[in-house]
Amino acid sequence: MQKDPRNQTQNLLAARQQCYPLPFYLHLCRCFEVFKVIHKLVDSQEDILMVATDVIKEFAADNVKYLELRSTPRAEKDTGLTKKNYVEAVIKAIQQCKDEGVDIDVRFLVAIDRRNGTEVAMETVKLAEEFMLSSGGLVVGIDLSGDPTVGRGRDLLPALEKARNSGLKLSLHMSEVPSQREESELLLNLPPDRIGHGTFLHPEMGGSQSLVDRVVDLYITNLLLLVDLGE
Ligand SMILES: CNc1ncnc2c1ncn2[C@@H]1O[C@H](COP(=O)(O)O)[C@@H](O)[C@H]1O
Repeated sequence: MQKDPRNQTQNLLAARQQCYPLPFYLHLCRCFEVFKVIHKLVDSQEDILMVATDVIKEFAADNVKYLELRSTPRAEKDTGLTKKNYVEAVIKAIQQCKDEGVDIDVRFLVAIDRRNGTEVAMETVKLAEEFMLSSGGLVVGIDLSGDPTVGRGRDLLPALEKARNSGLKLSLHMSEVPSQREESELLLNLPPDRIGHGTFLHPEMGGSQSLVDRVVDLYITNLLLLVDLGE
């Protein structure tokens, strides 16, 4: 009988959920509270390996052929998890799935949580650079994420620029809440290779036509390049 790839993670969460009940429906601001709960539930290198493996197999079961996983390296004193172990666990999950013949091509974006500021962002980029070189091409970029109402994109620019200069791709969550026009301008200047959400870039949502035009410019140009290359 085929094992449901979701079972391991679901069983673990069900067992530990007795201490941390999870609500079903979440507003944006509440989902960041839930992420904190999930971080308490999933806090060892074994947990990260298990969850990453289940996620990969779940996408493969849905017939996805190319997947970019994003996740924020965390250290947990109680279990001895380090940020380096964390990245290693995700890479191990990708490699093991490949070795088992799971039919999906997976890459990893090491995530910066914007709430942690400039210094941590820089450390994360250094970690990603190290793994970009040692993971045989599995680590391909940086993701900028985290509660959009906390921290300033401006403070993270040096880390993001460093990442881009060393060849890491940039996937940036931006304009997820209103009134971030200036930050969105700065981030679009980098420019990002992918945009996460971007809900409030549109003028009707408090953004501006020039922001929308720049996004269209970025991605239509990419698309034309792809077409030119016959991809
Ligand atoms: C809803 N829109 C969103 N906007 C921004 N960041 C988000 C997000 N959804 C998730 N995250 C980011 O992903 C983390 C959880 O996964 P990892 O611990 O990294 O694997 C959250 O803590 C947040 O930083």
